[in-house]
Amino acid sequence: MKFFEANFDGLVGPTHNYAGLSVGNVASLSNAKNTSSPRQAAKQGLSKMKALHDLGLVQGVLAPQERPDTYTLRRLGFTGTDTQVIEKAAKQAPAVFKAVCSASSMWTANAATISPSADTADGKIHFTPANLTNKFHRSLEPVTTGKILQAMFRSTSHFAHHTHLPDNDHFGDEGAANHTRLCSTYGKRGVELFVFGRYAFDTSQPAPKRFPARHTLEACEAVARLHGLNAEHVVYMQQNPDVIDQGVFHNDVIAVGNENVLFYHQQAFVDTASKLNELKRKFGSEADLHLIEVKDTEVSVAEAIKTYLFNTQVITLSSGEMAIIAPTECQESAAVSAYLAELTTRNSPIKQIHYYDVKQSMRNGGGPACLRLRVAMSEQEKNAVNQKVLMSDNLFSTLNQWVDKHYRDEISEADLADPQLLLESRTALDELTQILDLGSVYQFQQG
Ligand SMILES: NCCC[C@H](NC(=O)CCC(=O)O)C(=O)O
Repeated sequence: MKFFEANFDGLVGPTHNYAGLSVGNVASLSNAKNTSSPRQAAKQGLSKMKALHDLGLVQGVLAPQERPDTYTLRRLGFTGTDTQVIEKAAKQAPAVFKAVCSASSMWTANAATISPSADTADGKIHFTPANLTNKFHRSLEPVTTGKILQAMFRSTSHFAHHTHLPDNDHFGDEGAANHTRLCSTYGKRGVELFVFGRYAFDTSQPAPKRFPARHTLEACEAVARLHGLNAEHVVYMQQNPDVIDQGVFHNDVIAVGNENVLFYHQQAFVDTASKLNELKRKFGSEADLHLIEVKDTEVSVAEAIKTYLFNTQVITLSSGEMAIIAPTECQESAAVSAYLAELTTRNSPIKQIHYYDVKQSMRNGGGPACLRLRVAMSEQEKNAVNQKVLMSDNLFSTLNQWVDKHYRDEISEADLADPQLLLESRTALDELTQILDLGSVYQFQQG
């Protein structure tokens, strides 16, 4: 049977804006208050999805969430009509209001952790939405994420959905951004590499001092248990606290893997040598494991954060060669573009580099890899997916027209409090649920 890896990219929502909500994420803070373009952001994302589809990959779309989140504002004591709730919150609690307007569900690498059927005890693909407890604006995502994932992966004979972990920092879970699956080929059992930032229950262990470690070891262990993974095929690695303190808020800012390739920076992890030995042992000898370590002298951590060299997608093409999908920021850096060009000449499967412009997302700290959720699957499992969410020439043009019809060209901070924006978003999302055949996944559709 044919197995492959599908990417499900977040469709950027109609309220995409720069609110400086993510302490520890350099781009988010430095672009706070800049004007955004939701229309351009959504179109940049769609172009990347279409490009991967055209490269022969299976590409899907993950719907955005309803914002401003008036339901959360009501839970926080704002009353009246939706317009009154928005006006009161924007005036009385502007920081809270900005948080409930974020389109952050676009970064679907944080939507969930997925284990493919080859790795799980019951032979199903397992999904656990990430609780994203560390940032208030992101903690509003998991319930709707779960509903959207269930509307995309409906078949109970192929897919198993779990509830997100308890909403507490002890179980802080940022999803697939801190999870990499290494395997000889997609259909074979792989090694699932979980990366965490700190130990929740043992404060004597190393932890960052300046910026938060969003993801805990205990969260990783819980997801591995839920998914029925075999301990002999799981590795837990701690992120280097010093790089978190420099702005590496997720592991996918400093490492990325695909099949038998792990591409990472020298400073990415704690206890690197012994942990990579464990990884090699658990990976086995069915294929060569390529551990591509980028040295400080080749690309500094600061340059990696600026260009998102590691927030690239490493994909396998039908020829068997691998390609790196990189943001144009990598192309614009002399050091990084030279590194990548040289990388394709080495003895590794990576032979092509493709650059795409996702600047609207990059300004909030989200590169190509943040925008996608990976699901390794078989042809049979793909046939069980809601087919309406899969990218095609048709869906690409339908969604571009949908964006043109509903999205604003620009949004500034003041625009977020315009009650009209909520109506525009609901109208757009209502139409989208029909395009993608999702059913009533949004609260406003519950009547
Ligand atoms: N994987 C990339 C996630 C980026 C995301 N940025 C944000 O939420 C910034 C939103 C803002 O500042 O408006 C985050 O930090 O979790």
